[in-house]
Amino acid sequence: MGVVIGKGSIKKLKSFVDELSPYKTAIITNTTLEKLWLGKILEQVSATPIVIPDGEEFKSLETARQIWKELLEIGFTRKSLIIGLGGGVVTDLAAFVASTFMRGTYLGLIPTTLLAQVDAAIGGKTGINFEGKNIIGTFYLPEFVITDPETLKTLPEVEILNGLGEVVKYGILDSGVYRKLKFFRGIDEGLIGECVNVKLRIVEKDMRERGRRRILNLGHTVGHAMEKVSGYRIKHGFAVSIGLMASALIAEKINGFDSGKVEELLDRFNLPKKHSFEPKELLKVMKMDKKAWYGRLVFVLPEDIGKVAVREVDEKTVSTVLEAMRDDSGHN
Ligand SMILES: NC(=O)c1ccc[n+]([C@@H]2O[C@H](COP(=O)([O-])OP(=O)(O)OC[C@H]3O[C@@H](n4cnc5c(N)ncnc54)[C@H](O)[C@@H]3O)[C@@H](O)[C@H]2O)c1
Ligand SMILES: O=C(O)C(=O)C[C@@H](O)[C@H](O)[C@H](O)COP(=O)(O)O
Ligand SMILES: [Zn+2]
Repeated sequence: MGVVIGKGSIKKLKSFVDELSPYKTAIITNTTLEKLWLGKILEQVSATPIVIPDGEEFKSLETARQIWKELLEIGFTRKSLIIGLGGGVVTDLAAFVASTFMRGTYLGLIPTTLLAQVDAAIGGKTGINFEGKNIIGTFYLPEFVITDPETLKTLPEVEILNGLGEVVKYGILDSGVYRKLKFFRGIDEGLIGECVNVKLRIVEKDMRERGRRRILNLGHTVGHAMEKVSGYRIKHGFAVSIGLMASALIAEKINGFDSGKVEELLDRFNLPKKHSFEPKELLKVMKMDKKAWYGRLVFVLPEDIGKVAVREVDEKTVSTVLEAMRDDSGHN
């Protein structure tokens, strides 16, 4: 998987496509990106745009089905190329479609949110939501990922914040990113590249998540449950941010971790730490989590900055922490 990160790198698309020389090319994107960035792509390559509605609720089997049908109609083959242009919703879905259509077409990704640039477009996890978050999916690597920080210029501020939820996750997993965040001077290629490298180093050794890769799920046991319970109204990065706080507080009870280190990072970026969900409902959904062992709750817990462990946690500890984090004053 070739990942290029750099200002103006979107202009390199033509050379990647020429090298693959696909029979046909389709660009999966959404209605927002269609207006903002699709033109830049179509200037370089001849391709069929497939435009889906904007929103997490469209990361679904129904959308995948419609795209599979459209690909058949345009005579797509497995020697054809799907390009996913957008945030994590588009890249997860486009990658899922590419991995399943005729058992796999070529795939290229152009992530356009901070969250997709540091995380979703990297590492080969594809997926759709089905009854729960990312319940159906595959592992499938793209031929190329083009990350152009220029695309973030059109991204609303709230989506930058949303992406910072996953960036803070890397800050807990890796002391290099932690230091960078302590002296944060803005989003740049350096910070994006550092997060990508942390992820690639983990994925390279455990692409199919048999072991170590599970640590990339830090903050997601609670985060994914909140997304599902909210009907996907809470953004992924914000759900992860609250989930990071939950993991830190659980860790404090279990191994004496100083949760203030996580709280301080979240406060620095004004990321959410509280929630207004019913803990019982969250617990029910958490048992469907992919990390769960036979219905028992499993968390990635920090032990220190740069050191985490995957542990089973008893229901009472989780519900006490979730109750303490509750704030029904309106946000979420
Ligand atoms: N596969 C993985 O490893 C992985 C990792 C992390 C997250 N994810 C998934 O990613 C998804 C969240 O991704 P997201 O936060 O990017 O959400 P998103 O894809 O919904 O994008 C957020 C919003 O930003 C808009 N947008 C995107 N790029 C833009 C741009 N350049 N200018 C203006 N608007 C733009 C989108 O249209 C959307 O409204 C979730 O489904 C999550 O599960 C996957
Ligand atoms: O790449 C991974 O591995 C991750 O866990 C990254 C997460 O940020 C991402 O949200 C991922 O999609 C979660 O995967 P899931 O298998 O728990 O659904
Ligand atoms: Zn995530």
